[in-house]
Amino acid sequence: MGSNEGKELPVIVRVLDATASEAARTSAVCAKLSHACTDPILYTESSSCLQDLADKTTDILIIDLETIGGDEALEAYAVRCPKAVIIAVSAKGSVSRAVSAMRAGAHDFLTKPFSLDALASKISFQLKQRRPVQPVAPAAPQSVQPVVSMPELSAPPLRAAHIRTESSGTNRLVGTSAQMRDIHDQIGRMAPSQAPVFITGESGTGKELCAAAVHELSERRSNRFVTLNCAAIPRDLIESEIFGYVRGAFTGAADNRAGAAEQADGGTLFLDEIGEMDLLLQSKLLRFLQTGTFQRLGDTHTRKVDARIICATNRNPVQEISAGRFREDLYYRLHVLPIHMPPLRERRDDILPLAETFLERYSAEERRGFRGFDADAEARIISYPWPGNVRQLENTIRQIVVMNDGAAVTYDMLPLIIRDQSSRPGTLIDLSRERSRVAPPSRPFGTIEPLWAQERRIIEDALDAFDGNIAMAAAALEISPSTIYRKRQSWTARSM
Ligand SMILES: Nc1ncnc2c1ncn2[C@@H]1O[C@H](COP(=O)(O)OP(=O)(O)OP(=O)(O)O)[C@@H](O)[C@H]1O
Repeated sequence: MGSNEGKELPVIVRVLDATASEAARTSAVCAKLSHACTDPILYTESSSCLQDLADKTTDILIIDLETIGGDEALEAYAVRCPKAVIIAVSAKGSVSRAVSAMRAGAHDFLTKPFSLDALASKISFQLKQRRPVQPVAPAAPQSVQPVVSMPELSAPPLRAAHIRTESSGTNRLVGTSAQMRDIHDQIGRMAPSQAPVFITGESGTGKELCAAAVHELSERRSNRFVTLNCAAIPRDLIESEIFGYVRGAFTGAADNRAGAAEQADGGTLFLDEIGEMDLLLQSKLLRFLQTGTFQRLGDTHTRKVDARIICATNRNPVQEISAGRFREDLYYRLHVLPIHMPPLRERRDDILPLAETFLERYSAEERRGFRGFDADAEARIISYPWPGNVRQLENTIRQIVVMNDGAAVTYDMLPLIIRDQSSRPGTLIDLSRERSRVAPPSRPFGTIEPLWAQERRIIEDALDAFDGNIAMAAAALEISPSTIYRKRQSWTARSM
């Protein structure tokens, strides 16, 4: 159901199950979906499935946990198809198994044997969640086109797993605070220019939305806005994701493929979390910015594209330069038109309009009757510090809407973390720090928990505290969600 310039594309379904007859039976679910499907692709072993997930578009992945060696292994599949609906199936169903499969990236879980109707209804529900919501009314001047919380499905054929293109909508940034009015003004002035835009700000402040707004208001809007999240892609794949590759460039490069730079020709290339890019690739990017030319990996042919670059980071770029992690010459090349997205706590006037926007959006989506907040809830929402910024506010309102119903959101409906100052995220993290501080001052070498394991424990504690919600956990830890994804990938790699 991916909408490609208004057209509905058939969904692409992949099924991985070591038992061929099971895979075939499962794939019959396509006949029960209200979306048109392409012929489902069946796999009986993991490696070819993993390869295709990395290289090709996937809308729905139905995956047997026994075939991949358990729920822990699921994450390696989920990171390769971040936009797909993933349904985990297993003959060994239990609540804890379902929970851990969903933490590892599944959207839903079914115990074998399951009925195709049950599977179809789970898939349809997830597809519905991802359907772009149409604007309700051309209401207030700053009114926004509702944002799809999950990316759209079914990419154009050339799109890589980590690359997202969008072509719809106008400026969707809600906010009438003085700071946001200033940002709207800056966006309006910067949009017509061809110069690079450099967006800074804490995680969840709306940097990606801001980049999209620059594109939407530019003459490039009829071409693609291509997002590449440098933190979500394994480092050794970033170059091929940006510049593409030719057949045979590396093991598994079965076809020629255009990278994000080529896909953004005539449009905008948004490099999110550019601070995560390694130094070697930074020098290649610099060359690309200086000349507009590049070569696909393994190619001798030089290509030229015209893509406007917008990049974003939640790190302090000047500190990154001093620490030797960011090339100064690249910084000056990119840092032409800077925009800083202030944290939500510094623009409190935006909190209520944002909360109301999300309440309206999610009430419509979840078919609830909420029309506003009562006085106590409103006061708490406005006074809460929102360390995870707009993303945390959005997730909180969504959670409230899913878990409750009524005409008004009341104080009691607010999650404990918001209601109770003493259980603020900072306190949570401090507690885990306290735990490590009470360790005896000198312990024999080998009894010290390695840093990565401590980090893992802290991150997993935070995930537990937020029922596995990565965005909320990241907000509480004051790191970006992609850092959590990356760390989890590295733990999986350690255990392989
Ligand atoms: N001003 C805004 N109006 C409406 N929605 C917003 C606004 N700012 C952020 N959001 C929503 O909050 C969420 C996070 O926004 P976005 O991804 O743009 O933040 P970010 O700064 O790029 O985060 P990160 O650094 O973690 O990538 C998104 O769902 C986005 O739609």
